[in-house]
Amino acid sequence: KIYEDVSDLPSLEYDFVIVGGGAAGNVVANRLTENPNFSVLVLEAGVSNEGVIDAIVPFFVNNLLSGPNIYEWNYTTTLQVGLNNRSIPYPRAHILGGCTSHNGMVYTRGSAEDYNRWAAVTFDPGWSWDNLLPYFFKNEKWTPPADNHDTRGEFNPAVHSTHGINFVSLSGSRWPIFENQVIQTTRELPEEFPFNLDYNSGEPLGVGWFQSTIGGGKRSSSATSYLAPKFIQRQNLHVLLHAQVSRLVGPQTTKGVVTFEGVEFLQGTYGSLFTAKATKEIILSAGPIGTPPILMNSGIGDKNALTTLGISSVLDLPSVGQNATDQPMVFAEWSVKSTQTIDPIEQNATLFNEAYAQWNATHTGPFTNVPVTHIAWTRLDADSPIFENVTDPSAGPKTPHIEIFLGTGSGTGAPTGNFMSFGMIVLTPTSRGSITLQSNNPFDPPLIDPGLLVTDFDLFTTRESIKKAYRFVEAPVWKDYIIAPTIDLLNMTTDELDEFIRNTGSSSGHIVSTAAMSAKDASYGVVNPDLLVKGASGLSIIDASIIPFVPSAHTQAATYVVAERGGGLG
Ligand SMILES: Cc1cc2nc3c(=O)[nH]c(=O)nc-3n(C[C@H](O)[C@H](O)[C@H](O)COP(=O)(O)OP(=O)(O)OC[C@H]3O[C@@H](n4cnc5c(N)ncnc54)[C@H](O)[C@@H]3O)c2cc1C
Repeated sequence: KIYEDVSDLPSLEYDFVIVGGGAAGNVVANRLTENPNFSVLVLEAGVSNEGVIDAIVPFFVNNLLSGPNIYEWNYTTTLQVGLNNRSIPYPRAHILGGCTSHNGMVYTRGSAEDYNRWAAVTFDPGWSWDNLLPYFFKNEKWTPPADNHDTRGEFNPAVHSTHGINFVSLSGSRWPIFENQVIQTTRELPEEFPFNLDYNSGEPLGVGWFQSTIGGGKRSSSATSYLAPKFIQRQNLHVLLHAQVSRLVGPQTTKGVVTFEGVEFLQGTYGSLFTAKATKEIILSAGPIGTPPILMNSGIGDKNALTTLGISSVLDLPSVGQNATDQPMVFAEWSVKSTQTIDPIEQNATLFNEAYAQWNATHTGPFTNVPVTHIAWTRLDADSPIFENVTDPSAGPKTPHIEIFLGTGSGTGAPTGNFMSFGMIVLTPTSRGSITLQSNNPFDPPLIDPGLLVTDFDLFTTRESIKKAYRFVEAPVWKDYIIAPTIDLLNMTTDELDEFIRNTGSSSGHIVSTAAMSAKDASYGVVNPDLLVKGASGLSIIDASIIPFVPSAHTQAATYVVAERGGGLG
């Protein structure tokens, strides 16, 4: 059951207390309550996702992200050196489902090598690609696209599952002219941009059809799927909204191992503090921004930094909040001759209302998707000059450094004209940032430093990603399609291009590793491969913060797989 008020909860003591009802938290709650003997409470700071139209209609994806609102934590970053000292908005969802309720719904797993590296650094083969595949399958429910088009040749059924919980599909509305342009490019430039039938096979390199967490024309989030009516009616599953956890309470140290009794949280409009006790385990799933502050406010983190803030140290784990890894993103846009783009719908209220009416009536049409049709995954050249000074940060030769997502329509909301826009992401950044506390008040927002574009490698790779995007449209097929780039990035000097990157670069939202997993006896890291906090008992972290290396992908599938496996490890 989902509760809005703490006074309606049947109890303040459960076997498991999960902090955060986001991508990971709801998966863990679902899996634990498959056992009717376990009672589970999820404490979610945000609001209900029920009826939030901007979190349901895929096409409305940017609405929640484009300004302060109650569905967001409304964070901004610290001044980013790599972004010409800008502080940028840093969206994180404050709604059941967490960032799966507002993200871009892109479904990408990364490379097999990415996960094999996790297994290698943790000495736990359970984190390898082969061993995680069953958990990807537990998560994924492959489903026909909203328009029921013939999907043969657009994906490989052998690497997908129709038996999981979270819907994944190909696009439910078509842009045939643009799609043909892209597919023709893979024929004209097969060396650099070969066609890949399915980039979720573990070998992503190449250009493949766009897959997203959409089912029946609607967003599929961890809230709509893992807390669907058939699950939420379980007697042992309780979710409390508007419940912001401040810290762990009741620390006790026995033979050098720390345990906690429960968690303290603020609930409801009266702003009262309550305690929920966990008899078996406390599971932190507050995400890569939310989890480190809870640890630090509980005395778990760098001892010196906590002491300076007046917080008594309980467990000295200097890696808490460190190693933050985010993937920087830039955009390029071209005006095009084709009128078959999303722009007319965005520019003309009548067309917009028609599309919305179609979605409302049948959950079909252009609003069933984001206007991206394909993704290109590509590597820097092996003899690239950057490798003279930098060791290749990718997990292996079958792992991309760069993603280019290919979309029809203006990315900047141009009032007239037709466009296409590409988004370029550095998948293997070497820059690192941090999540730290600004005070010992747990309700103060943390200091968020994603460390975007700090290193030469990340800047270089962003430049290369732009050059690659321009090489893509040098294929002959684009000659009669493109009118001109909105900003001519190709003919800029390196300095000018760097200025463009630093002035427009942003976060892709893929921050991970702020409470990273490491081998059991490693001198760094926050959790062991079984996701229990080092030096503690009955306390685990299951969310994107434990990911030891960012996968060469968007991060929800990786987070889901962490949660599917983690939910069964306890
Ligand atoms: C703008 C954006 C776009 C993205 N697009 C994509 C995409 O298209 N594809 C993709 O694969 N990935 C995408 N991602 C990334 C993906 O959504 C995240 O990696 C994933 O959701 C992380 O899951 P999580 O469970 O770790 O954290 P979250 O999903 O953030 O969940 C954490 C939950 O904990 C709650 N919480 C936090 N602090 C507290 C507290 N103190 N007390 C109680 N509750 C708390 C939050 O409100 C939230 O509900 C995107 C992310 C962002 C921000």
